[in-house]
Amino acid sequence: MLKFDPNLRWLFTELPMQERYAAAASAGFGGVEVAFPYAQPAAEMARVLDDNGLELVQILSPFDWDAGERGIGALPGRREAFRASIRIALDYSARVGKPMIHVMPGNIGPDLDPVRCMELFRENIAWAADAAAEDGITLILEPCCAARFPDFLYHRLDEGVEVIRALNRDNVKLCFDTFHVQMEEGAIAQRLHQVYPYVGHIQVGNVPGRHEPGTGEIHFPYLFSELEKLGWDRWIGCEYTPSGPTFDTLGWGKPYGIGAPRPRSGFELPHHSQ
Ligand SMILES: O=C(O)[C@@H](O)C(=O)CO
Ligand SMILES: [Mg+2]
Repeated sequence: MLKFDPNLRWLFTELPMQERYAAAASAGFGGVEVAFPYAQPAAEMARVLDDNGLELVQILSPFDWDAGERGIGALPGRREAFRASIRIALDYSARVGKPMIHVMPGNIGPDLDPVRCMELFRENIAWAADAAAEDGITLILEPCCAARFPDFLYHRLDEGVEVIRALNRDNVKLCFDTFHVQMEEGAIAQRLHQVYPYVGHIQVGNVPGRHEPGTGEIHFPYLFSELEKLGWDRWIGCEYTPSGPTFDTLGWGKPYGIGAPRPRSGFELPHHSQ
């Protein structure tokens, strides 16, 4: 059966961060993704995961999102900062069950040469992959659509595949995020088959609105049946903005054991606010 994990930056945001883990577990999820978990000491995170029977599936290597950065992996002059960020991510990952690490390249402003930035990204990822291999950790590359990150180094799957092929490291994989693929390329099922050997993670979000399966133009029952036929047995991240309170929007997950927990006496569903 396909297995799904919510990204806690997107789902269960009605609740304070610390309550989202239990909410995810109560909805039947066995894993979660947390973009930047670093404020929480790794030992404490490991305990929260353990208490809730959850696996941490993916994290990002750190950078200053709030300052507008979208990674630093391809930015000239940031090599030492990049290496430091990878060391932090690897150390954290190793202590919380070795989630995959998504390494983002960054925005390539008009003053930067995109070709040189791509070369630099490859060099940096090669270094990071070798460091990650020592701990048995996988790095994830995710081309993101121009609608979300207009200046991002790469937007299309093939650009990610090219990096992965050039590096030829077993622990560098592609994230196939349905939202980005639909926005940028379309023909999702065909694209999935074409790049499948390189895919290490899948994320789902619909178009338009980046909401849950069942809301938009992507027909997820078909895509999920294709994944089943392919034998996909890794995680599928839920990275969408629920179109209503999170628990009320999990209907799509019923065939996979996901949904709002049945209220028991003495158990109250968390209060949701939009
Ligand atoms: O698709 C996305 O936006 C993410 O997977 C991400 O990690 C960067 O926001
Ligand atoms: Mg994504």
